[in-house]
Amino acid sequence: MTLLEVKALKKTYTTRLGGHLVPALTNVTFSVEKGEYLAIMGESGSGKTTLLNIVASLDQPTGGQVLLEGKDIGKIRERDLAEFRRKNLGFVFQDFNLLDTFSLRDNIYLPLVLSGMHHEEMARRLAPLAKKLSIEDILEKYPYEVSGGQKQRVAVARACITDPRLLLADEPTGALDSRSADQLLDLFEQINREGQTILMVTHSAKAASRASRVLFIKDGEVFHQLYRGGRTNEAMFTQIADTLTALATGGADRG
Ligand SMILES: Nc1ncnc2c1ncn2[C@@H]1O[C@H](COP(=O)(O)OP(=O)(O)OP(=O)(O)O)[C@@H](O)[C@H]1O
Repeated sequence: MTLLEVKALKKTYTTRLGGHLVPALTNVTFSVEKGEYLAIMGESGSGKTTLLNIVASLDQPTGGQVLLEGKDIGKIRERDLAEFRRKNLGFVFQDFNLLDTFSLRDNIYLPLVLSGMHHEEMARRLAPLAKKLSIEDILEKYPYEVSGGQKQRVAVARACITDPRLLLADEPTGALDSRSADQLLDLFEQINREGQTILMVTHSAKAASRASRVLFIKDGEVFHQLYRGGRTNEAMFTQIADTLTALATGGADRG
């Protein structure tokens, strides 16, 4: 079943001074099946964050459509957008985006509090998640008291506790040391195996090599797609590295 459809997406920014036009996305089309783990790669400035922000309904495209389970998110009324995001999307960012004045437990509860959920139900949801993410013992701490890896696992808990249709991650391993990054990628793989659909933007070939498909963006368009098929992570890594080289040098077959 198709979960997400991105159709002929276009985004042109108008700079503040002088009305200069910056094309960020020219024509991006792809879809994501339910249960897929899709990584999006591309050089700096290729439009990855722009794409993620539009899929997240945080920004409006200049043209084209984004459909989640067939629903055009561009048609959602402004005042309903926050609730739409809370119900359907989970977010994991490079810099964690945790609130420093809240305990880790309260950070995780935040989207549920905003939905008006009872405390018992929140606790019922958190227990298995905290166990899986190995954060049971730190829930009373504050963000500044724990490591980057722990902060990111808390951010994953906050993203997953609402049981989102789609988990969106923007460079989730970007601020982590390699051991914490590996742990996070193991977790993403596990939650994907359990059925969570993931869309991850990353610069890291290692991170992308865990995905079931990698989409490469260049000049605001989909340049190439790589399907895992039966490949190991190592074989996938090599393919990704080769494609990135081709991207940078302008070679390789498109498709
Ligand atoms: N608010 C904005 N106003 C004007 N131009 C913008 C704005 N945001 C992004 N751009 C431009 O749009 C293009 C795509 O930017 P975007 O941040 O989506 O790329 P990216 O692939 O995520 O880059 P990176 O990997 O460096 O984060 C770039 O040329 C960027 O300078």
